[in-house]
Amino acid sequence: MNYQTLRHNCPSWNNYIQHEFVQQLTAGTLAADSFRHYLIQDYLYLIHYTRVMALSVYKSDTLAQMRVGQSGINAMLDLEIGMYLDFCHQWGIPLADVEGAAESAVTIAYSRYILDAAMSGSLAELYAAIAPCLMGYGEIGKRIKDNGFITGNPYQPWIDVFSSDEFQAITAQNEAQIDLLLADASPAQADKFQRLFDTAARMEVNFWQQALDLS
Ligand SMILES: Cc1ncc(CN)c(N)n1
Repeated sequence: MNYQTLRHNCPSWNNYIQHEFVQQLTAGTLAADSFRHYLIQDYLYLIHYTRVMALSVYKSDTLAQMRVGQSGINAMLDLEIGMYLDFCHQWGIPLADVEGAAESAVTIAYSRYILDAAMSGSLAELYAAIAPCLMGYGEIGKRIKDNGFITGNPYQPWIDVFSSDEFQAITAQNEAQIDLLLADASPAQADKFQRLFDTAARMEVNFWQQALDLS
């Protein structure tokens, strides 16, 4: 088993990657209220996601595995959360409002799901659960770049992060890590990996949708 098998067998993958939220963001037509809602919930989600990456370091056996987790942590804190801090500054959203915002039910469900997988499972299970998050956004960024950017998109900084060479290098590094960890999976383990991946992908769909619904 490998990452591409997980992706190929995931029933909600296209729904995730081509969600209406992504299409509107790509076209620059996404309502500001939806982006603000997403930004706040995603900031809260990323705090937990970074904890998961820290657990990946804890669960690593080798220096090479630890370094993948380390670059994931750096990507979250510097690239992704850094970009949100810039948006907060530009849009006049006080950081205290973001940090003090209530987590939505969707955010709680998704972030605690991956945290539970990370705490209770093996390193391979941890990566199966977080693969939709990192790999999916990398795929979205690459797809938008390949199709060509529109001019004057207010959400271009978001697109720039996920389409950047830096982020693409991290997704490539993670794909290699996942492939190594999943290579010798038994049928029972493969089922477990796929279930973790599919559930996380379903939650990604809900994450976009909550921003459109402002729920
Ligand atoms: C919900 C979600 N999923 C994935 C990513 C990309 N790390 C994100 N920022 N937010």
